[in-house]
Amino acid sequence: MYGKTASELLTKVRTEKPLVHHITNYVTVNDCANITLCTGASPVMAHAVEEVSEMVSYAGALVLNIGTLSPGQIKSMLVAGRRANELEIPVILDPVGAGATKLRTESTLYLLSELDISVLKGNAGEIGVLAGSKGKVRGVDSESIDGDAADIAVECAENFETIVVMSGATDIVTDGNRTLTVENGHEMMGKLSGTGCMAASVLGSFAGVSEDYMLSSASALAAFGLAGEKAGMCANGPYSFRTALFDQLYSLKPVELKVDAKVKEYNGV
Ligand SMILES: Nc1ncnc2c1ncn2[C@@H]1O[C@H](COP(=O)(O)OP(=O)(O)O)[C@@H](O)[C@H]1O
Ligand SMILES: Cc1ncsc1CCOP(=O)(O)O
Ligand SMILES: [Mg+2]
Repeated sequence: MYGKTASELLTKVRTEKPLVHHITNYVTVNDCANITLCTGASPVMAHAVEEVSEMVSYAGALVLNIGTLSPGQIKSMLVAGRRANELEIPVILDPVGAGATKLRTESTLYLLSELDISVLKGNAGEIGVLAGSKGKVRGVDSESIDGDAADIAVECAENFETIVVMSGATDIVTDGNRTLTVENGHEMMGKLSGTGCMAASVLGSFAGVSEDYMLSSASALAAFGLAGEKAGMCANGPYSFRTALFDQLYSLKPVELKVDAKVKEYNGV
């Protein structure tokens, strides 16, 4: 069932080519633009406060990523997010490094309080922090969580009344009531900077063609993870893996998701 949905949504992304407006960091911005293209959508990176409201109005999804945030960029995120909410355009928030500094944690909480966030996507440590001091980060990397991953993700979803994606070896997708797991992926994805940011771009591409952000998120993660599995079979290290990841997502056939998407309902055991 989930494979069929993922296959259908990937076909929709390739057909509709939604514009995915990113306000993001300067470390992975180019990777995010290109992974969006390889998914089949169309990226635009625009952060000037004078244009974001106009730009987001043409988008199918807005991706906010605080990886190299500044007060000015947070203002732009607020303006773009408010316009996206008015137009019912989905907003994906990647709270990169939440918990590492007061600025990052407070900026994330501010955006969550001011905007209707459709999907909050972070690594385990970031989501643990946002669930209420149940996680630790080191810079932008997840260090540890204090408890069951799914329980923490559910708690975070309940706290903020949004869909939460907790990324990792197994991705967890939950709205606080229903929880899905996605087991597609390759360990090399955890050893490359930018895979979390790129996951948010793929989440935005799929959210741009669906109104069910639980299913669009699980489908996006399955597609990205399956590309990672295929890249892992032909890479010699992190940087050749990165190139292969783009190529494999670009070449991914929707029918492959029908067969190989590893999405399951999670019922706590
Ligand atoms: N050990 C792993 N095995 C499979 N997939 C992984 C692994 N680690 C990370 N991933 C995948 O890589 C992407 C980034 O996840 P993660 O490393 O948790 O985020 P971040 O880069 O923000 O810390 C996600 O799509 C996730 O599914
Ligand atoms: C290293 C770094 N520093 C600020 S943003 C960034 C990239 C983070 O990318 P990801 O969250 O995908 O690992
Ligand atoms: Mg990240």
